Parts: sequence; C-alpha cells; structure tokens
Amino acid sequence: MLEARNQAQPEKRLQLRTQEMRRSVETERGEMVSTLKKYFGYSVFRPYQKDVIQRIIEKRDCLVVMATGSGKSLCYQLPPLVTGKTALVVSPLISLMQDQVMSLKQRGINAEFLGSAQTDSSVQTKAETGYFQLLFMTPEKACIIPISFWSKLLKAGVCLFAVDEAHCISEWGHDFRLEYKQLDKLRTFLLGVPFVALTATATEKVRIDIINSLKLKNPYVTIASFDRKNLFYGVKVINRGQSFVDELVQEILKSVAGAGSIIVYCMTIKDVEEISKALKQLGVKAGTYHGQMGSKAREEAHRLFIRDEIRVMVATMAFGMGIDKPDVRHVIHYGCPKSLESYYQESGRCGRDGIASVCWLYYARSNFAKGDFYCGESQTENQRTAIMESLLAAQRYCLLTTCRRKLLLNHFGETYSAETCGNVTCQGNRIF
Ligand SMILES: Nc1ncnc2c1ncn2[C@@H]1O[C@H](COP(=O)(O)OP(=O)(O)OP(=O)(O)O)[C@@H](O)[C@H]1O
Repeated sequence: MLEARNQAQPEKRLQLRTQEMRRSVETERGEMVSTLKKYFGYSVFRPYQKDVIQRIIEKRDCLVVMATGSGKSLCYQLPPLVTGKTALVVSPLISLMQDQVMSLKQRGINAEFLGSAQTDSSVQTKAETGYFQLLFMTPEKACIIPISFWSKLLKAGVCLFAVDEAHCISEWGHDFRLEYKQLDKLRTFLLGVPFVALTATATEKVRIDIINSLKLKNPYVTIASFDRKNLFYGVKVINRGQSFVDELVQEILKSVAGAGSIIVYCMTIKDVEEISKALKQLGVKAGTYHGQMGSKAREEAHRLFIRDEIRVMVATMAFGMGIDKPDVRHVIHYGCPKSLESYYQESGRCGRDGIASVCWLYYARSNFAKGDFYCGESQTENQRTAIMESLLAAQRYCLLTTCRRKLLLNHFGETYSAETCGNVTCQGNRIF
C-alpha cells in the first residue's frame, strides 16, 4: 500500500510541476499582454513578437530579422517592463535614439540615451542604479564605458542587450560600422545577459556575420517574410534635366492632392536642393533633410514632418533608418539607390500602417556610371567588392522586366512561389 503511494507520488509531483509551469507561462503571457495594452495601447502582438519576447525573458540570445515596419522595437521594449530590469539598446544614430527616448517617455516609460549628444552628466550615474527601464547608447559609447559601470548595472539588473540595425556589424551589410564589430567584448562584462540582434535587411551572409561577430550562443533565430504586401513597386526610366524635374514635381503635386505624406529620396544634396526649390516655387511646403544640415535643423525638419506641418520631405538617405510615420503613402527615389538593402530600408518608410502605398524609383542610365563614387581608399577589398555587388544588384532591379517584388524577396533569400505578384505595372521597364 505504502509502496504504491510512493510510486504514485513522483508521478503526482511531476503532474503538479507541469501544471505549475503551465500556470506560470500563462501568467507571464497574460502579464505580457496586459503590459502591451498598458504602455502601448495594443491588444494583440504582431506575428513573432510574443515568441521573441518570451525567449528573451528566458535569457536566450536571439537574432531577429523582420520586415521594415513589422514592430521589431517592441521585442526589446517590452521585456524591461515585464521583468523590472534595464534593457540596454545599441543604436547607430543619435537622432534615432532621441526619437525613441521621446516616444517612450510619452508612454510613461523611463528611457534615456548615452552618447556624445547627451548633455546631462547625471544620466550615467542614474543609469548604473538601474533607474532606467530602457537605456540607449551608440556603439562608440558602449565600447568606452568603464567596466565598473557594467558591473554596477548588472547588480541592479539587466534583462537584455539589444543591437538594433545589426546589419551594421557586417562588411557585407549596407551600412558597415567598425564599432559594431567590437560589441562582442561586452559579453565578458554582461555575463548571463541575453544578446539580441535585430535588423530588417540581412542576407544570409550578413546573418552569419552577425551571429559570429556578436558570438550569439545557440540563438533563437526568427526570419520573417520580407514581403511588404501593401507596397506597390514601380520603376521609370528618365532623362535627367529640367524637363524631368518639372515632370517629377507634377507627379508630387498629384500625390499631395491625396492623403498622407510623401518622401522623395535623392542621391545627392544638390538634387535635394533642386527638387525642394522647384516644389516651393509651386507653393508646396517641402522640407529638406541631409547630412550637411546641422543637427538642430534636421531635428526641426523631422519634427515638422511627423506633425504633418510639412507633407513632403525631400531627403538623402540620411533620412532613413527608424523613420516611423504611419501614413507615408508615396516614397519616390530620384536616382538608382546604392544597394537593394538601402532601397528596401528607404521604401520601407512607406505604408507602415498597412494601407496600400506606392514606391516609385526613377532612374537615369547615367546613374549607373557612378560605381567609383561610393568606393574610397579607406575601404578594405571586401568592402569595395560588397559595394560593387550591391550597386549591380540595384541596377539589376532597375532594368528588370519581370516582377520586382520577386527579385527583392529573392535577394534576401526568400522564395516567392508565384511567377509575379500580380501587380502588373510593377513589371516591365516603362519609359515615361
Ligand atoms: N503589436 C502591435 N500592434 C500594433 N502596432 C504595433 C505593434 N507593435 C509595433 N507596432 C507599431 O508598428 C510600427 C513599426 O514598429 P517599429 O518601429 O518597431 O518597426 P521596425 O520593425 O523597427 O521597422 P524598421 O526596421 O523599418 O525601423 C510602430 O509605430 C509601432 O508602434
């Protein structure tokens, strides 16, 4: 009798433990949803978000490759709110960090950034006590912070170390940054903290580079579809010159008559100035954004655009990563982009609310001669090869006479089973 009871006990214990584990997972899930609602106002997770967040909370390294506008940021924004520990986020641009910090603060979340633009010297001291729920930093800053900072912060509690725009790690990526390559040394200071790499644009080569460079251990890899179904992709061949500027401006005027915002990407600052001047002469309120503008002027232009005080932004690729305005209905490229990755990023600013939106690329054959323009003495042989390969891929996209969506998806290693996306005008190289 006693023997039978003893035999039954382990089974019972196992059953109880399983029930307990299920209950705790369910409580955690319930807590995740209520936190999502409380801080962000959303009732449901988008595909993949919940799984990634769950893995991060379980302290697993992750590589998250998800389309532009799919909601990657939430994967590192939610865990600190659920666990009560700080999330550290490396981000490539000061303006990107500032925007995120501002919008998180508006949601009642303690967020700050560390970097050369931080004027408040108390932020670092406050940060090491675990005061901030999210702490952003540039890769440069992350590499020079003293060990004592990390150990104090670790004691206070760190739930993750995220590397946003992780394609910058790879020489094969389109925005290589040397400091990103040194981030792995932080693993020795942040023992037990899961590392999470996130990007919208990584080919297989780049993904492997990210995993190796950050020394991700048995990472949970999420590669979602790159397909932005609500986007129409079109290409027009142009002859550069005044007649074309006039035509482009007329196109923009037609778009301005509709709803939403428009971004016009130019390959040079000279083009930005020419197009915006032509628009202004016709009474269109157009903002400009490029790398030679001071940071105050850029911030102001961005702010006016986000608040709909200007509907058209004429910019170089400096106005790219992290621009998150939901109702951009048109993204127009004036000139062949330098890679398909940057084209995907920039056109990815379009239709982030899921509503049908349009991406036009206008190119002149003379654009193609500019290969050397992007290659410099300081680049390694690998980088120069990567640049030339990228340019050729972008040129192929321009010249293609079959489905461009298919080519774009194939470029990122995704098979598109249909012959075309059915978007008839996406095909054919129409000459206007
Ligand atoms: N679960 C959700 N429900 C509804 N909207 C969401 C959800 N998660 C994120 N979003 C919204 O989706 C938009 C895009 O999110 P986010 O900026 O994180 O995209 P991303 O994947 O980082 O894109 P990119 O790589 O282009 O910067 C944001 O406005 C965000 O608030």
